[in-house]
Amino acid sequence: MTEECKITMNTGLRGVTIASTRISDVDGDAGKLIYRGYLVKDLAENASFEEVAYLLLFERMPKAEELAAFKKTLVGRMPIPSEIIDALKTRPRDALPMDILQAGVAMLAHHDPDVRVEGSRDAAIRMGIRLIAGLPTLVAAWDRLRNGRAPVAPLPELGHAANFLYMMSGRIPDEEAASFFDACLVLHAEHSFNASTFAAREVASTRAHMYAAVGAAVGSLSGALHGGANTRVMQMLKEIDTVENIDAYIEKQLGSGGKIMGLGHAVYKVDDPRALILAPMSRRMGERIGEVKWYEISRRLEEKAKAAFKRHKDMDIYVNVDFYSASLYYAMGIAMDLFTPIFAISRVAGWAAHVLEEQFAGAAPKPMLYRPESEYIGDYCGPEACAWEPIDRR
Ligand SMILES: CC(=O)SCCNC(=O)CCNC(=O)[C@H](O)C(C)(C)COP(=O)(O)OP(=O)(O)OC[C@H]1O[C@@H](n2cnc3c(N)ncnc32)[C@H](O)[C@@H]1OP(=O)(O)O
Ligand SMILES: O=C([O-])CC(=O)C(=O)O
Repeated sequence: MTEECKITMNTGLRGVTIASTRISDVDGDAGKLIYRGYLVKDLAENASFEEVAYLLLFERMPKAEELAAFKKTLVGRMPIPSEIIDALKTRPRDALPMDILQAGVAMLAHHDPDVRVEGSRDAAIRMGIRLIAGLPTLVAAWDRLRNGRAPVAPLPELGHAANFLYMMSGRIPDEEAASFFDACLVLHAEHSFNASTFAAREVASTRAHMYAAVGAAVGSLSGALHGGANTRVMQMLKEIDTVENIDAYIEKQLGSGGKIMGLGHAVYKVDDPRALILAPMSRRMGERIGEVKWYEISRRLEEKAKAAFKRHKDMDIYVNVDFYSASLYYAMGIAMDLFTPIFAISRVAGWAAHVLEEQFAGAAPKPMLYRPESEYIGDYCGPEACAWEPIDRR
């Protein structure tokens, strides 16, 4: 290998601005997140997930009658075709829920005539709405089926968040649990050009349909460094198990080049504003079930890990959205491997908004197919190409 053939770059596209967007802004230095001009903190305190999904899709806050109609549409689209339920019944019970979800997204496309309508914003919006409505049903149905229980149909009188909890557990959640879960959905709905949204936009840039883009995004979100971190945070808390084990865990991870899940972020250089909202919710949920242990371990781990990073690496580290959502969902009685699918049932609203922007409202003169360059560093990267060798002479 010649000198020129060494890997010289692996940028992860950090700090590269690749498109304009009107959907959201992440100010990593100030710890500020806005969706279409609104602070996420205000939205989490005041808006329902349906209101935020409307804002993301239709680019403005709904009026009362628009919101009522949108909620009715969403709940009306929640039931998924019985053929998909039948297909889920044939899947191995230990299949990863994110894989089930990705397959489920593709199956929803099989039943949607809009996939054949090219170049229509209205058709894309209808597909987005079907996905926002259908994903919670897929996740809840899968959880019940793998546990040998029949899926539960949504109730028209419940909101989106409450309906998901109901379809999963078969019990109508109390007001506080429903409102906490609603706030979680609001907090996870959108985050500019994160990995999964970028995946969705890249697929959308080829003019593939909404389901193709969202399927790719689900795959991207599943990874441990992205949405998959929330499940791993809970696994880590379980491994730590008691406050007394925290120091040893941190030393083990940092000493071996391992990660402490739920810490660090590609953009935030301060605590993630969403984590600051999720932490007290985690404590409150823990108190409600008489098990604050997981919140307490998280809090002490945050404190101690921040100090250890300073000591070991002379750097500051911060909590991200996945750090406290883990103990919160756990206190809500949600299975650990559903944490990432729950992220997806919220983020699908952001993905859909980005697909719409990519295909129909590109800030560039016209939407451009994503096609970055790479630097070829293969073994024969010199001026001469390899001489062809027939197979029997290699
Ligand atoms: C919804 C979301 O996607 S939020 C992110 C969820 N992911 C996680 O929580 C996984 C744990 N965190 C991480 O792996 C990283 O912080 C990422 C991938 C999220 C961001 O990564 P980067 O932008 O590459 O991190 P950054 O450049 O700030 O890392 C600097 C150093 O800190 C280290 N570091 C960053 N986060 C962590 C962590 N959680 N645990 C241990 N070390 C870490 C990196 O390994 C790197 O060390 P090095 O310079 O010795 O190689
Ligand atoms: O923005 C990112 O890189 C990851 C993130 O926090 C998110 O997707 O919510």
